[in-house]
Amino acid sequence: MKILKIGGSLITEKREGVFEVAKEKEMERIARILKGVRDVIIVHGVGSFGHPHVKKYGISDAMSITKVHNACLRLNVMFCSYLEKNNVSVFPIHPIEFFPSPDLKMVEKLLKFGFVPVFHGDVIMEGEKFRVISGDEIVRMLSEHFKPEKVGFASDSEIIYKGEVVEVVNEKNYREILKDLRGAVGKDDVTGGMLNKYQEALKIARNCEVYIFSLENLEKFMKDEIVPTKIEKGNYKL
Ligand SMILES: Nc1ncnc2c1ncn2[C@@H]1O[C@H](COP(=O)(O)OP(=O)(O)OP(=O)(O)O)[C@@H](O)[C@H]1O
Ligand SMILES: C=C(C)CCOP(=O)(O)O
Repeated sequence: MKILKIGGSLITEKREGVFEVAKEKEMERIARILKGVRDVIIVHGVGSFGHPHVKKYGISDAMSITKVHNACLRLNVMFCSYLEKNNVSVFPIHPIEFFPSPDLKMVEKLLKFGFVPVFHGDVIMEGEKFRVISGDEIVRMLSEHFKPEKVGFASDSEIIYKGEVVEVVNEKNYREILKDLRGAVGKDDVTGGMLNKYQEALKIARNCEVYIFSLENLEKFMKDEIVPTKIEKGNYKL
């Protein structure tokens, strides 16, 4: 099976100061590529349906958490509707309810039943406090349990190093790329942009191949073709 993260930069207008603008044409395009898919877990980012809310309201009281979480839900409903229209048996799983006592056996059963579980970036309760959880972190946690054949992060960019698209990351070059990476540029972002994605991807790549790519390569990734940026399986130390 595969785990696929659809970045918030793809399905929303993720620009500084922009609240809740969805990119419905892209959602439709993604859903058409994923038509009828099974044996996959989808996780989506929230882009302008979460990051600007956290920046504006914080997450230190109940009302602010409600605002952030409900914005994530609005995007989830929209994205899942496009998937449903394209014959994907979506089963939305909301991290605010699922964590911190995740029932992964239930997710296994859902997959066996033919559902496609759909997680998303959210706020979750941890101890006495709430914190933001990124879709990228959820992908890493799920990968540890489900041991997928491969993991893909679709976003608005491959990994760029010194102005060039990185084709392959391996044990030789991963450290120099890591030094060069930044968070999200020109966007409201509270989860670390490409830098955090790359760190999570390297952890996952200790067990399987990982790909970070733009929308143009989603179809190829789903057909098991090699697309840039490929992160080879390796013993990455962070
Ligand atoms: N070296 C780099 N290569 C590619 N992107 C980079 C690099 N350094 C920083 N970035 C930034 O990281 C962004 C991608 O991270 P971002 O968190 O926005 O993706 P996403 O997963 O689609 O969003 P979300 O977290 O909402 O799901 C790029 O648009 C770019 O601004
Ligand atoms: C900002 C919130 C609430 C979640 C962030 O998830 P991401 O868009 O996957 O980074």
